[in-house]
Amino acid sequence: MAQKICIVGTGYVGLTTGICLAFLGHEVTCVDVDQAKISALHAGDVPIYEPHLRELMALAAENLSFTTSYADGVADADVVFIAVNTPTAADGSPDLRYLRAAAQSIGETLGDRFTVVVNKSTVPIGSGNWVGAIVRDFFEATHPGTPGNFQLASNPEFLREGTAIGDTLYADRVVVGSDDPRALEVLSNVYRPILDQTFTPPAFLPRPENFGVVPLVSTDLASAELIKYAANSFLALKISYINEIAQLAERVGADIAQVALGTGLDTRIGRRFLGAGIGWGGSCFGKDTAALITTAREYKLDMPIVAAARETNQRQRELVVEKLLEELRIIKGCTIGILGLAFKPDTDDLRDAPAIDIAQRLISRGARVRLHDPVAMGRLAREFPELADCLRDEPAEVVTGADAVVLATEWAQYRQLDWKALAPLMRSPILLDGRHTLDRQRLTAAGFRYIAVAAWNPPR
Ligand SMILES: NC(=O)c1ccc[n+]([C@@H]2O[C@H](COP(=O)([O-])OP(=O)(O)OC[C@H]3O[C@@H](n4cnc5c(N)ncnc54)[C@H](O)[C@@H]3O)[C@@H](O)[C@H]2O)c1
Ligand SMILES: O=c1ccn([C@@H]2O[C@H](COP(=O)(O)OP(=O)(O)O[C@H]3O[C@H](CO)[C@@H](O)[C@H](O)[C@H]3O)[C@@H](O)[C@H]2O)c(=O)[nH]1
Repeated sequence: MAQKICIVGTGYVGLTTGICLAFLGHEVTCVDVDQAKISALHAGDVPIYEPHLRELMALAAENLSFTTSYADGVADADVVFIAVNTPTAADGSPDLRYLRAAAQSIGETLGDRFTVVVNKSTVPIGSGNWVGAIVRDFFEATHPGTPGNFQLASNPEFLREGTAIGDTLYADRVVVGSDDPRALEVLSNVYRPILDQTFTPPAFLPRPENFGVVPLVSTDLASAELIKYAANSFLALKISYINEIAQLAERVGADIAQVALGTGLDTRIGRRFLGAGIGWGGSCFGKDTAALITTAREYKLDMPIVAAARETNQRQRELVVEKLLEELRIIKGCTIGILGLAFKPDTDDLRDAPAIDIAQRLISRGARVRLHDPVAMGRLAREFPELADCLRDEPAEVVTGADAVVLATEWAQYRQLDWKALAPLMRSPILLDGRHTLDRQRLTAAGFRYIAVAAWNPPR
């Protein structure tokens, strides 16, 4: 049954969720404090780069509205999803100021009907209670003598940027947590079309073959909150694990791709997230592993495995500089090109992007850096103005005259470049593949000295 839904925060998560739920037939109002974003959405523009999101928004248009007014979205909603940003504060804990502001505004604007207020943002364990208390305080302050008719729930989000719609419609699982059975019931109804796969898939994103129903994990608040951190930390440490093994593979002359394949084919381990290279970036793994460690500390627990995964990940970035030093001997004054700036392909998100970190490390050692990305250059110029002069419109401009090129993000278009034509343009044709994405033989035949990060490379 269609429900009235309000989504607070129209970023990567909120916008995708809002559009997908509207596509499934719910009546969705998306609220954001950023007037520019809401104006863009009114004009039919999607302010982030996420494949197919604009097309799905057009399909869902009749069920979808955008506003900066909480009252318009919250007052008669069955469910209010909070999807605001929860970045890392200086001490590693999540900065909850946006969550607090959202909870206050929701408390001030809730109506009389029963509403489930849902933390979809990734929030520390206990945030359900904390948000509930803020909503209640602000509801009571604005509605003296009236008890609030709402319950808190947690519904952690597992979508990946770049595949956000598929991850939502064809999810591995849906997790909902609440200490109130009615709230759990409402949420399972919201997700019913996904759980039972009763919707007609959009033409551009067909249902994967043999895709069955989606499991629902319906649990208590604290468990749902911990599931999110446990899942992200596990994925992060899986990548760091293979990167650690890759270091040994490099020393003993083993092929890390084969090692990952032979290891991952064990169904207990799984092949995914065993891609060695310059390691993970993005808005989630770094932030969520840090948050798990700070939460554990509050309970006098260490998380040595998670902490080690973070250290290994940092080391992968420095490895790029070390490899370049090995090849070039002197980096000062050299021109280094970096292809791919977003933290992964098919997104424009630059949060904790390894490419930016590597560029900054190289600049601090006196290198000149040139940068290219198929979609993230506009965002880079806005968010990192100090690097704007390094941007080049075409990969060929990055390569021409360079002493080495680093492939930092495995955009499909880089695989398709005419590498044979590019090699002669370089001062020295050294290609450092940070994602093990190009074919060594092909690149060598094209005239490159091909080196993969976190892999054994034949000597010169
Ligand atoms: N990005 C991902 O892939 C992903 C996946 C799963 C979970 N998460 C979690 O989801 C949450 C949101 O992440 P995101 O990447 O979508 O963030 P984002 O920065 O892209 O979007 C957050 C949005 O919230 C808005 N906002 C901030 N304060 C507000 C307020 N008081 N009222 C209304 N709107 C407000 C901002 O203007 C922004 O548009 C975070 O907790 C994140 O950890 C993110
Ligand atoms: O084998 C791999 C897989 C990924 N990565 C890197 O890991 C980072 C994260 O990739 P991915 O997980 O695909 O993207 P995110 O959008 O950050 O998604 C993660 O973080 C989200 C936010 O919490 C969760 O919702 C998702 O489930 C979780 O996968 C990227 O830099 C990738 O290049 C590797 O280095 N090797």
